[in-house]
Amino acid sequence: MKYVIGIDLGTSAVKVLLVNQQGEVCGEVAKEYPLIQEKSGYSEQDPHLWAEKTAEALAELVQSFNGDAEDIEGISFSGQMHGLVLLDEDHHILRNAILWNDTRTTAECGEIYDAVGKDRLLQITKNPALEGFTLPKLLWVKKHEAALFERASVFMLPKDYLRYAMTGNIHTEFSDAAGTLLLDVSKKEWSNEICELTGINPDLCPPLVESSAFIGTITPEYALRTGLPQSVKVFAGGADNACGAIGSGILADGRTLCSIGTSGVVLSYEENGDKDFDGKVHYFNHGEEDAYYTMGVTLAAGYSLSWFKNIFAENENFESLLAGIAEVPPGSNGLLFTPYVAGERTPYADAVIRGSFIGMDASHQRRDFVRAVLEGITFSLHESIEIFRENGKTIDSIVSIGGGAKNEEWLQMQADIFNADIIKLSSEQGPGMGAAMLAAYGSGWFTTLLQCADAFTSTVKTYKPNSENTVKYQELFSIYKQVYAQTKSLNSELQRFRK
Ligand SMILES: Nc1ncnc2c1ncn2[C@@H]1O[C@H](COP(=O)(O)OP(=O)(O)O)[C@@H](O)[C@H]1O
Ligand SMILES: O=C(CO)[C@@H](O)[C@H](O)COP(=O)(O)O
Repeated sequence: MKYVIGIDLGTSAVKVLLVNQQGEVCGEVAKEYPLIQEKSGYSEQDPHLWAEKTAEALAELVQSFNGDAEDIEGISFSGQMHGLVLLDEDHHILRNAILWNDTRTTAECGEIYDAVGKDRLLQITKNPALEGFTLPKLLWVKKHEAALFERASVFMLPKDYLRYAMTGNIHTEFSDAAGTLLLDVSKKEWSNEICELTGINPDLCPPLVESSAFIGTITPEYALRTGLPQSVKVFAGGADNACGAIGSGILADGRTLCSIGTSGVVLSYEENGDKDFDGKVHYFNHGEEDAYYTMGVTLAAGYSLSWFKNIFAENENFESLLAGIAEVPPGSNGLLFTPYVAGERTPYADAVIRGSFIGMDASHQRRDFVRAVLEGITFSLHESIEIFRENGKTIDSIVSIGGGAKNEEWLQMQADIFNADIIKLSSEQGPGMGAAMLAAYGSGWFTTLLQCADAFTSTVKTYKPNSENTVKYQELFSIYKQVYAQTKSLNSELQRFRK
C-alpha cells in the first residue's frame, strides 16, 4: 500500500494527514500556534513557528505510522490564503507574516484604486481591493517599513514558505496567487500592469506553477529531521479554500461548499473565469487546472466562537461549551449576534465594523449566548448564499467542512438557515484531504482530480432543513441584516477608543 501526506497550514493550527490509496486517513497530527495581535486590526504569525510545528507534526506522524515510511510517495499543501511572507536575498524571513484577517491596509486599498482604477482592477484580478489581500500588505510594508522592504527579494504565501523550508525551492501556484491582487486571473500570469501602476517590482513575485506540479524532493536534512524518505515527491498544493473544495469534491458546476474554520466561506465551482459578479464575491483560480471558484467570506466565523470561548469559558473545550444549545430554540430567546469581531468582508467589506449582541435580557443564560454566536456566524454565511442565489445559482445542497462541521446541532442549523441539504463527509478536514488528493493525483494514482475525489470522499450524513425552523430563521435573518446598517456609524465613533 502507498501513502500520501496532506499538510493544512490553517490559522489556528497545522494539521498533517496520512492518507492511503483508498482515501482512508491512517494518521493525523495537529499542532497549534498563536495569533500575534499588537493592535486592533493587526494579525500576524511567525513563519519560523509554522515551519517548526510542521516538522514536529510530520516527525510524530511518521513515528506513529505502523507501515514502512518508504511507502510514503507524495506530499502536498493547503494554506491559509493571502498572508505576506517576505524573504531577503539569502532567503531569510524579514518580518512576521501579515495575515488574511489583518485589516490595517484600508489606506493602501484606496491607493490601489487610485493607481489602477476600480474597473481595470476588476478586469484583471476579478476582485476588489480588500484589506486582507497581499498587494495592500506589500504597499503597507513599503510605506511603513521602507528600509526593511528595500531588503526584500521575493514574497511568498504561507504554505509556499513551508514548501521552501522542505525543498529549498521557491514557487507559488495559481490558486494562492489569485488572492494576491497581482495575478491576471484569466491569463494566469503576474500582471506587469498592476505591478507597474502600484510601484511593485515584478521580480518580487515568485515563479508560478499548477497546484499539482511536481516541485522536487525534500532536502537530506529535512528527511533526517522528520523520518520521511528523501524520495518523497513534493507537489505545489493550493489555497486552503481551493483545497477544501478539492477535498470535498467541489469539482463540477453546481457544487457548493460551506467551510467554517477560523474564517467562514461559502464557495461555488465555476467552469470559466469570465462570469461577472461585480466584485461582490471573490473570484479565484481553482486548484484544478483551468477551473475557478467564487466565494463569500465571513472574516471571523470559527474565530468568533473561539473568541467567545477564550473570554468566557477558557478552560472548557468546544464540546462542553456547545453542550446546551439544543435546548435553546431558534432565535436564542431574542438574542442576536453579528460576528464582526475582526471586521467583515462579504457582503460588507468593512474593516471598522465590530460585533454586537442585540437584545440581551436578564433571563438569558450562557447557552443562549453560545447559540446566538453560532446563529450569527451562520446568518453571515447566509448573506453570501443570498448573493449566489440572486445571481442565478441553484443552491439546494451544500457540503459542510471545517471545525464547525464537528457539531451536529450546528450542521442542522446550517440546513435550517441556508434552507438546503447539508452534507457531512467522512472527514471534516477538507483542506488537508484536498492537499493529500493533489499529491495522489500528482503521483499518478488517478487521471483526474474528480476521479480521486470520487474515490476518496464519502457522505456520512445529510441534514435536511426543518421547515418550521426555516420559517423562523427567515424572519430572524431579516432582523439580523438590519444590525450592520444600524451599528455602522456607532462603530466609526468608537474606533478612536480601540487599542
Ligand atoms: N467541536 C467543535 N464544535 C464546533 N466548532 C468547533 C469545534 N472544534 C472547533 N470548532 C471551531 O472550528 C474552528 C477551527 O476550525 P479549523 O477548520 O480547524 O480552522 P483553521 O483551518 O482556520 O485553523 C475553531 O475556531 C472553532 O470555532
Ligand atoms: O482569507 C481567506 C479567504 O479569502 C481565509 O479563508 C483564509 O484562507 C484563512 O482560512 P482558515 O484559516 O479560516 O481556513
